[in-house]
Amino acid sequence: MTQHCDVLIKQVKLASMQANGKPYGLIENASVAIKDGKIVGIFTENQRLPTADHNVDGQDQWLLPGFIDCHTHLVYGGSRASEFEQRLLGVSYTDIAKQGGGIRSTVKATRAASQEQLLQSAIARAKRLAAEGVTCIEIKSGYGLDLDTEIKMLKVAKELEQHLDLSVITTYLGAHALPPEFNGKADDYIDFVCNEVMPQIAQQGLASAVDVFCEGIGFSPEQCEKVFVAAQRHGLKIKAHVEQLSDLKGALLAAEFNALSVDHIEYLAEQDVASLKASGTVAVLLPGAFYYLHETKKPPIVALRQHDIPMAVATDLNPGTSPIASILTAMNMASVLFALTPEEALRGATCHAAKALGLQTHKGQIQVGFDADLCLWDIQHPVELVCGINQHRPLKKWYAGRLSTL
Ligand SMILES: O=C(O)CC[C@@H]1NC(=O)NC1=O
Ligand SMILES: [Fe+3]
Repeated sequence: MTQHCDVLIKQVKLASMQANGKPYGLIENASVAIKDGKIVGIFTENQRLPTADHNVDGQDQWLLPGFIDCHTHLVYGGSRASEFEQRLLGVSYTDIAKQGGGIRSTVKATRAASQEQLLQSAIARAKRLAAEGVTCIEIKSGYGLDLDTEIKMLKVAKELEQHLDLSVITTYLGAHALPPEFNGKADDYIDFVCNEVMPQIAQQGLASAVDVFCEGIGFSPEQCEKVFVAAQRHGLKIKAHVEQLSDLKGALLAAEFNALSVDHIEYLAEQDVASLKASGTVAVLLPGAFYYLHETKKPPIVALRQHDIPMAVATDLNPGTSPIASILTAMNMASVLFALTPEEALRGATCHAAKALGLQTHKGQIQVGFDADLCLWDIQHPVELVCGINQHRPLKKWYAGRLSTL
């Protein structure tokens, strides 16, 4: 048992997100000991407390794990505000993409932007997430599509860790859209992704996973399967944007490859949900894109619950379909639009988000041995973090055991 620690946060209510049979993993009248960036002890009343270099009076407030935004595209150049107006005038997202707008528009701007320009705009967006208690962010490439820009994006993403109190997990999303230089040659582009870019990214350690856009305006299941096979060859984990706008059975394919997550899944068929159980795949819900695209088809939440599939919630922060730099808003939308309970929404941005990134052994819970990424909130109950919008900021935030400037 710990005798002395770096930080002791005393007299708090823990929404630990542990699977301890209590709502939110509740542990009352608790104290949490931190040493060398890790949680080394959780004490309840009447237990002897360790001494500490820094004692924090939690004043019986709520302590939660730092939030994890497990799906973002927050490194990008340019703006898509004009498309927002076009869509309001009735032009569909798909039509805009077919006219060369959408992702391709951001590809052009991102290729033209310098690494420093991309870094400064990404810092501003990531700061907004961090201010709401986010301590870990997944960031995808996918707005370069050529070798140099994909590498530029992933380097910018990782460099955020030098500027902010955040862990960044990077994902190679080469199969996001067909670049203009491969017009009409989608299969050749997939070969380029698998044989030219992915080997470089794997060799340079620039990403821990790959992702694909399996969709009519993206890539076919057959093309995505080639990317998954190449990912396995390079020891990269697999994630997939699937069933966002139609049902191409992308989720079934991703589950066959033991994907970490399947993301969007508005059009996932109820009868296909069971396939996610065996593979341990997390369902990542992205209500921001559902909201911005005026989508009406909701993910099969009841079936996901029935099969006990972990549901994560993320912002999908991107310039086109989800320009939302707010994990609290994403959780509110998941509840209001998809009927997730507040506990499901909060688990979706903590322990289930950690699992969607393969980090469930050390992030996303207040648990001995886990990273000391924590937020103290002045709330009467965790529901308050989900029921309103722009109502709360953490009182205190610890990242890797160090008190963080918000
Ligand atoms: O429109 C964009 O810039 C990205 C959209 C984003 N990417 C994807 O595969 N699905 C999405 O909603
Ligand atoms: Fe996305």
